[in-house]
Amino acid sequence: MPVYTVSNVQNLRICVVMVGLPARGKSFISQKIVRYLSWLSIKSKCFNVGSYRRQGAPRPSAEFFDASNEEAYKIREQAVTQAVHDMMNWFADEEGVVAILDATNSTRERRKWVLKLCRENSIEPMFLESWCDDKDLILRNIADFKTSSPDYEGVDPDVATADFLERIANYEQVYQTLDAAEDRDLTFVRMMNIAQQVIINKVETYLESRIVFYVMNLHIKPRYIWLSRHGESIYNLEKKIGGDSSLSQRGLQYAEKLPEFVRESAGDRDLTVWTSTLIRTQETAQHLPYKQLQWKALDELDAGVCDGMTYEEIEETFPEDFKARDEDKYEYRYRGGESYRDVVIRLEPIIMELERQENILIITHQAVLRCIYAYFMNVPQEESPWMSIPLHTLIRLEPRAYATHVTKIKANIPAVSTYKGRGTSQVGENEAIANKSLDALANPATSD
Ligand SMILES: O=P(O)(O)OC[C@H]1O[C@@](CO)(OP(=O)(O)O)[C@@H](O)[C@@H]1O
Repeated sequence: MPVYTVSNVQNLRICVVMVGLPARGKSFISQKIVRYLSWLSIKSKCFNVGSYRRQGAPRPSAEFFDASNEEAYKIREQAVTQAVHDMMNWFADEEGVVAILDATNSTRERRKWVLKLCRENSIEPMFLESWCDDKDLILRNIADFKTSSPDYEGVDPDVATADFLERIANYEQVYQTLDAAEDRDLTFVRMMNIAQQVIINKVETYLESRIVFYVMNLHIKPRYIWLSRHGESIYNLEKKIGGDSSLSQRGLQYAEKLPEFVRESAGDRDLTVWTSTLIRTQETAQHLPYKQLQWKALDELDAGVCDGMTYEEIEETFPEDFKARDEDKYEYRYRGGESYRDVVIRLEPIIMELERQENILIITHQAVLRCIYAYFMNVPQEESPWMSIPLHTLIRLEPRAYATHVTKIKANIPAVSTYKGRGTSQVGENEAIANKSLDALANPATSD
């Protein structure tokens, strides 16, 4: 049975056309949108014109971006033409739903050209301008850019900054901002200094408004997100899934150690603790000296009729279901319960709120943590339900402009393994392999 999502119900295809001077966080916003939509199973892709341009001019200096440099102008035009061409093919051949055209698109003439191509191909263009006059913000973006962009690889940082400022000045000469009067017929969003002030014009579809709402919740203040499963539970010891049992002795030890453990990682930062409504997460959080909130949406994946059984019992009682789950764990929905896809959908408000917040510690469950981790680390859907998230381990995420940094800290308190690999009903088997893949995913190169 096809799974209906917002996108295929409306049969809508959107091109988000970024607009903004260099160092205004366009790539950051583009990549966040792609990651968010992909996590929600909405097929999306970013077309970054800079990487096309680098194929024709690998290491250009600031003069390259001077509008009167005809030779360079040609290369830049070729780059955007190729990017748009590939984007149209992607819509047509791969059933793409949301494409992001990540470029400065700084003149009205260029935007008109993109608009025309979109209209000819029945694609809805939505212009998204990131406008910024906050000097600190711009300087922070420049610092990020020069350390992460291939344009400045190996270049002295001061030389890179001076060159980049000159590049911006070149763009400023021709830049035309989106204008409520002149551009009133376009669908557009104009964000000023991230989301300090936002102008929304003619945003009409549900999917467009979801994208707008998401970007309005983004911030780039430094912060951490800590993730932990509850301490080892009685059910974990008995190899049973689901339920609402208390912690084991070792689980209680983890709960006692957690305040010190968190303090070592968080210092004296104030943070808020989010737990599920289940006893095992509440008991784990009981000694933490921070504000605590319970979220029903953080409850463990509902195993329906299998709740309270061991994997061996499930294999015996529902052999076909057991096999079906191994074959497609993301889509498999327990009889009377949930699938991983269902969990992702109910976690969406949690992700939205997490984007708004600063320092948060989430104490929740194996399946839920896999879904949250997958969002931050861009883990492909089919892999995420097979990740190993061990008990008694604190994961610290540090979202940065172009990567999420991960630190895993193990508490020195033993716990059973609850990891069930493919093709077995025995917990603990193949966990080492899954652990390795989690470490590989923690490599920033695979995240945004
Ligand atoms: O999707 P799988 O790999 O079965 O993992 C989810 C299972 O993890 C468990 C432990 O086995 O979570 P929890 O840590 O909250 O107890 C089960 O309750 C839950 O059904």
